[in-house]
Amino acid sequence: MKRIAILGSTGSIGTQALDVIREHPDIFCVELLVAQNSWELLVQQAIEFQPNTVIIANQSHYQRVKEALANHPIKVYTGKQSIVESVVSSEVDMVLTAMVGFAGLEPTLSAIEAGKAIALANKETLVVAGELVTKAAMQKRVPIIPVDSEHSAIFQCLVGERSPIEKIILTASGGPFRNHSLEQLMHVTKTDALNHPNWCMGQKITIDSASLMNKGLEVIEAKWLFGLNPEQIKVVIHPQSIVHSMVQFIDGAIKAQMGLPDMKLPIQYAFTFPERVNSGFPRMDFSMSHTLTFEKPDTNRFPSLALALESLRAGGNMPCVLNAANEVAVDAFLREQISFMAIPKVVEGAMQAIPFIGQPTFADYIQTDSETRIKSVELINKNIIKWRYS
Ligand SMILES: NC(=O)C1=CN([C@@H]2O[C@H](COP(=O)(O)OP(=O)(O)OC[C@H]3O[C@@H](n4cnc5c(N)ncnc54)[C@H](OP(=O)(O)O)[C@@H]3O)[C@@H](O)[C@H]2O)C=CC1
Ligand SMILES: CC(=O)[C@@H](O)[C@H](O)COP(=O)(O)O
Ligand SMILES: [Mn+2]
Repeated sequence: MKRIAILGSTGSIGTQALDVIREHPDIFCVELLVAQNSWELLVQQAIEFQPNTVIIANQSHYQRVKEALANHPIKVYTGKQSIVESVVSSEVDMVLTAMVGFAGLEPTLSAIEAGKAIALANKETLVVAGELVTKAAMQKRVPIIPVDSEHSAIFQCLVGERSPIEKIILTASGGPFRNHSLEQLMHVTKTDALNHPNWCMGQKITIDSASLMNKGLEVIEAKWLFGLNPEQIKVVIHPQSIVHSMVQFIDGAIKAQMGLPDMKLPIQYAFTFPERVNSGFPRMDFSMSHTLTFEKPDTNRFPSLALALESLRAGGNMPCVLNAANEVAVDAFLREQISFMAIPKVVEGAMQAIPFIGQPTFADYIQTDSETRIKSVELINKNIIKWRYS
């Protein structure tokens, strides 16, 4: 029985992970559930899966969760520190990091330090501190199994291969604005941006997909997961999201992992690796006619992708700056403060303003993240007339 901790159990990845566990009660059980605000759903999940512990990170919901679970043998905690402390429990075999954003970094590091296998959905962890996290995982001999669909695809293509690879090809759907002109992009709304053509995901990643920042973050994530140079990572637009990514080997052969867009497969694979188990997930039917197309990304219309690649080339704390500024900007866009095309402006401004650190420590990342957030808010306030949402 694999005992799983789910950080972010009430979100898109978290709820799909529980769907996977529900289908396989003979091989998985839930040890820990963590959420931020959705306390009623957390309580419902706790009653169904009977974990050892639940954590509601937002303290203002703690009493309600505690009372609702009073008749169950479940420990209830609150606050950020309790997440960091609970993932190290001897009862936990694997930690699924499905919180969104920078908040995922500290618990992931804590789980690695405690020798827990990681199923990694929270890409921001590797974007911010890829070197630190992968070094810690190597020292502790902890596997980091990717959940992100592209990285799971690459991981699946690499199983059984021993020779070096030439490059990887990350596919991007292109998002809802793939064919928009720059002029049209200036006027898109929050509702337009949240309308992803192929995937149903949390709000933050959906906005990142629309700006292609998601693909930029995934390039950085891939660098650290697979130990690649930036030149070995290519991005191609593939609007159907059927080819989840590809690997090209040194002899020129290309392997792809394919399937209908459904995150339950990469989640389940991360849980069962190196085995595969049965699933009822929808199957691709090749007897039906399908058209698979590929095209080049356009960084003029989607500058966030170029900024992410620039931060990767700069290294040090620059991807951390990129990530924090993007989190602030996406949040401002979702609150309808700034326009869609102002998101990369905030990120670019922060990357120019925050001092570069070549070899950041964990404390430097914390400092960079908080300085960047302050700077990004300042930039938004200063340019609010120019950047406002209309
Ligand atoms: N959704 C997808 O298909 C994919 C997602 N990912 C990555 O997985 C991660 C999660 O994405 P997704 O599921 O879409 O996001 P959601 O917004 O749907 O869910 C986020 C989850 O994290 C919880 N959470 C947020 N902040 C905190 C915090 N500070 N402390 C504790 N819990 C917190 C939320 O709790 P609550 O809801 O209770 O507030 C929720 O359970 C992201 O990093 C994303 O990039 C990667 C590939 C695909
Ligand atoms: C499902 C998943 O892994 C997402 O990260 C997905 O890739 C988003 O789609 P885009 O290709 O549009 O960024
Ligand atoms: Mn992805």
